Amino acid sequence: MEMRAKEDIDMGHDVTPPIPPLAFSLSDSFLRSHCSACFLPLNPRIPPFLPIDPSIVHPFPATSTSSSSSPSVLYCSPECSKADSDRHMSSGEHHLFLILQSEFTTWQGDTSDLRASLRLLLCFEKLGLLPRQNDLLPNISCRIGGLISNREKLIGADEFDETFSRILEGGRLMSLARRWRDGDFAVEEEKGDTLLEEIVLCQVITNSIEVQVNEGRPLGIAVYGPSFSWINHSCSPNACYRFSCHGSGTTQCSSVESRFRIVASGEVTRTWACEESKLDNGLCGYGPRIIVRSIKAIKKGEEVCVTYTDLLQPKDMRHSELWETYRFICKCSRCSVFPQTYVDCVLLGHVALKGNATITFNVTDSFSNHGFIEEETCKDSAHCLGEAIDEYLSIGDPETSCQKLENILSECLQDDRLKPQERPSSNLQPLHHLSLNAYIILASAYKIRAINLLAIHSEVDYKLEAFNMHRTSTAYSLLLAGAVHHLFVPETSLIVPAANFWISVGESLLSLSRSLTWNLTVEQGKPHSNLISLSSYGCGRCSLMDKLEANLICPKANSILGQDAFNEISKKFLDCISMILPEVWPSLISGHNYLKDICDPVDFRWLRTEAFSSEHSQLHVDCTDVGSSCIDGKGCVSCACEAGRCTNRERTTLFQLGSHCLLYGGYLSTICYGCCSLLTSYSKNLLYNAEKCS
Ligand SMILES: C[S@@+](CC[C@H](N)C(=O)[O-])C[C@H]1O[C@@H](n2cnc3c(N)ncnc32)[C@H](O)[C@@H]1O
Repeated sequence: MEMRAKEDIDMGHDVTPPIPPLAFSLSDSFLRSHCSACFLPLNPRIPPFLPIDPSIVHPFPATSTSSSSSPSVLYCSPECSKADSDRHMSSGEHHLFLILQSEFTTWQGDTSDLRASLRLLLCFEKLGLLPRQNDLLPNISCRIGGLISNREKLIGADEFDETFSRILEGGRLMSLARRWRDGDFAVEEEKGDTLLEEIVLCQVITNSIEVQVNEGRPLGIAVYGPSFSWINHSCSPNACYRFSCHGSGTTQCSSVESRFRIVASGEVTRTWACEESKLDNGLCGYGPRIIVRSIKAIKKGEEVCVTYTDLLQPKDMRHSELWETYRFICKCSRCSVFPQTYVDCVLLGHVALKGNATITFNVTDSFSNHGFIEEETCKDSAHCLGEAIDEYLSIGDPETSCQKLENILSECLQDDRLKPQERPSSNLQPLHHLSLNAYIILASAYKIRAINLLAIHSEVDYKLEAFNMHRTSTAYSLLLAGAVHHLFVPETSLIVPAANFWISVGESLLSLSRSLTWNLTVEQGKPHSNLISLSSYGCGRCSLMDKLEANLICPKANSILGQDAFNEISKKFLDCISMILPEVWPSLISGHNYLKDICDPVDFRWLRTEAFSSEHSQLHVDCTDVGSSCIDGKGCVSCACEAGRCTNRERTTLFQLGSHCLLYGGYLSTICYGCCSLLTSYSKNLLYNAEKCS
């Protein structure tokens, strides 16, 4: 099955109303911090509420919840407890917790898929959709509730496979929990088949998605009816989704789409006997609802796809992840093109350096016709960088990790300057997917180091050192946003990470420009500028600021949505920040081994090979046009100093660059998530709080 557009749909439009879940569950690690009914954080000042069931003595009384290490579900309010308790008890979830504490299993790891499966089974039970056990065997690949299970593919033939044993053990535990729920506590003898439980567990593995409330960390998983679950994957998707949670304090956006603009297509199997509308009403009147939104213009009849994986990974990694979880090989437009797309080549580091005067790069035998370096060449450094990233993620020492990562990155950049015949067999381009991961880590590690330093020391020298770390962190955020933007231009489905990274660097730039440490650095005799606000420092170069600001302030101003507006705005944004950057980039990167070799964090044309050069040349202004002149060609507003000379000016320029990034990131986030999403509001708040503070 698949979903197709019922009509022409422009980019940045909801294509479904909010769809309620059939089943959902928090990850184990959030059971004590978040409400299991609305997924919102528990108030630490109010004791949480427990499931209500007078007939069962609960093993975790409210008073001991904070000290107990045993998992259970908790609620933020009596209303949430009332809404969800019955589902918790009658699905067998409560009994599963008891079994997991007993000696009847050695289950390792998270239990959210088991708990969601029990809840999904209950949903099917209540809707009368469950086939009888005897009917299952001859029809093992049947759909229940319209949802594919993929059990045969997931279980495969290898009994030593981890997925195989997890499904078998999961099915057994679910079956046991359901029997305990029914008062049958006999555990020794295996009773009946666990096929039904295995099928439903496979349905959850195949159809569930991670719930990211407020576009933050995944809190748990949810399963939706066919209107969402029939949407297939593409590595160049034309849609994305967001969640809306109804809890106390959550306001519903006024511009909610009320109808489905997508429709099911494909052969509906014989066993699919439930009306879609019946399921889409779901059984949960609460929990995270999902809304699908177009991120590209979609033609009537075109298939609507979302991504099931991280699109900033190269093709092989995406494929192995998709195979691991879903057992299919993606043949979407991005994956099936030969040779691979420019973006996939860049993510693998398979693109020749070009255009830098120090580099003469002939297309030799080691290159394919399209100028890609052979795969082996970047293996060594990639391996080292991968290890350093893993080390940071597991041990997490920011200082050592910064050193290690930067050493590896700068060695690779030095290698790139050599002639091909002089190069060692290692080569990691600045836009390699591992380099992107390294920038994420470096931006965060430098920030943490600055915070740690200020927490321990208050002397001026330490403040200045922390300030410089903040600068470096901002530089890495900028490099990351610029690098992802370079990939986003030819592959617009990367809009979601692009929105996040632009907002993140905007936040960092604004916070840097507002830092009190400027008071320690400002030159003697020059007045200190406090007038950092949008209104005082509007951009003299582009009219974008007003346009994008209007978009953030007035959600209905969707005149700037649509493909043409998007192209124009993206081009103007890049042109304008390319003018601003030369004023601040040198100070952000000063003294850094790796960063000092990156001459421009948003212009990566030097990566391009002949094969791609014409394809992606529209968006950048020519580097040689960008001098070190001021953004608007005038002197500093506050102290009338010479252009580009004083710290006040640098500070103002950082602010201006930050507000451009935030407004553009907010604009992209409006396309992906709508005007009421948290990410959009977040960028708005950052801008206006900055005004208040200044
Ligand atoms: C959430 S379901 C999507 C709807 C599914 N096609 C159906 O008929 O119910 C996920 C499953 O659909 C199939 N699928 C999704 N995207 C695919 C793709 N791009 N190529 C091949 N199979 C895909 C895989 O079997 C996957 O496990």
